Amino acid sequence: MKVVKGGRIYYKGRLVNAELGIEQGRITKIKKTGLTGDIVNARGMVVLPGAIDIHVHFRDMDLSDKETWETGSKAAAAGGVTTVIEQPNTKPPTDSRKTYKQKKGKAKTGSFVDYGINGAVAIHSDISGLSPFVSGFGETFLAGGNDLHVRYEDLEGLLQAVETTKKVLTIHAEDEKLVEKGISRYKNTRESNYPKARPEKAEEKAVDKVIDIYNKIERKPPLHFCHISSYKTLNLINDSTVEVTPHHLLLTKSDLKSQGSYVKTNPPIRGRKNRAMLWKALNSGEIDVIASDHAPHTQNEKEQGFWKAPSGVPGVQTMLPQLAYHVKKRNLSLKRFVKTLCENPSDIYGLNKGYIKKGMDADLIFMDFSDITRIKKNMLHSKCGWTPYTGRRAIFPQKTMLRGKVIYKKSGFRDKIGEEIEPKGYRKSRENRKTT
Ligand SMILES: NC(=O)N[C@@H](CC(=O)O)C(=O)O
Ligand SMILES: [Zn+2]
Ligand SMILES: [Zn+2]
Repeated sequence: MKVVKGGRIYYKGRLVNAELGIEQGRITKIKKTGLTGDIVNARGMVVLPGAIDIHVHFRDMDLSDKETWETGSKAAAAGGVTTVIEQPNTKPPTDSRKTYKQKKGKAKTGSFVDYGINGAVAIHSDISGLSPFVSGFGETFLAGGNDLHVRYEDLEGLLQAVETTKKVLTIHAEDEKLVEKGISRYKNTRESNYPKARPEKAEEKAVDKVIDIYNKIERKPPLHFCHISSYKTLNLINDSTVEVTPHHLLLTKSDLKSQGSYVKTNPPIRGRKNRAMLWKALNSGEIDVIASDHAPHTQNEKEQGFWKAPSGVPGVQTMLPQLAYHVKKRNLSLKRFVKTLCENPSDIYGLNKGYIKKGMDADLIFMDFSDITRIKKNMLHSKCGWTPYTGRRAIFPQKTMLRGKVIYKKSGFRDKIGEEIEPKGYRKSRENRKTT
């Protein structure tokens, strides 16, 4: 038995002095003291569940100049993320068994962390063929997405097809028509107009439409809204889960001025007041999940000029560490931190992870909250090689453990043991949302 000793463990919503016994990759004992076995030293450290980042784009295959499973999952492990859910807008897209298997081949040999692969929701997707393999369906691109673009007219049928699989369906909610209108109006004007080109209204309208369609159908799959950017949109969502990204919590429109295309992302980063309202919502429990939407693009692509450059920012390595700094600063409770990064993501995908509890996978991060560092480019493992957060304060894990094995220490990476998760079905119960 491995024994995690000397640390303060996050257990049932608070930190306690306790020891963890780990056998066959799972937590089998939790005791105040007295466990014996191979010691994993946690002296002076806070032990938390590893984060489950349910929204990453690890690219690879024909997009391996941007990211690969190896580089993306190293970034994850170094940032305290022990499980990722990878999105289907790759080349080729994950829309059939064949392309799923192709991606799985890359993940199987390349991943340092555990992973799920999501299937594409598009009119041509083989939803029933993908169903036995994928963790969930989406993100569903209501705006953009090229071949994976979905029109409202087709959404009802797709929702019903996904319902039969009993898996969650996730939505990228922006209204295509309003976005097209906005882009044609603002294209090639100054970069700070990007949020106007893809306005809050576009997000609100898409969410409204989706909820309308969803309410009309009888048998409904669990529904999850990706990367909601506007606090006004949050108030429209009651029966589905909501995700917000670190970039919408940490950046504002003024970063568009200073960093230009590097912080161009969809939906866009909004203003200061909106960001403050997102933090308020986070603290009051209206946001279920924080996920990175880790969307790496090369510097060359980002240097093409603002309106030509692709949208997306990397974030899988810097998400948890920056939020940990906000926990230290008391801007966020440890409870909300663990709920949104570990517990709720686990409940949405039905995983044996995200909690420090007997029987759960021993996916743990060891944190020293006094070790504050400033983010530098040379710390990053993503292949894209840049971050919008240079110079910002963060608390990185001292070590990261996956199913009882240390996969990352500050001195470097260990075993590459990432495996595909086996989702056991949605078990998220509705949290009370304010309806103001
Ligand atoms: N967020 C983005 O701006 N881009 C993402 C796709 C997406 O999540 O919409 C990407 O894959 O690059
Ligand atoms: Zn998206
Ligand atoms: Zn995405």
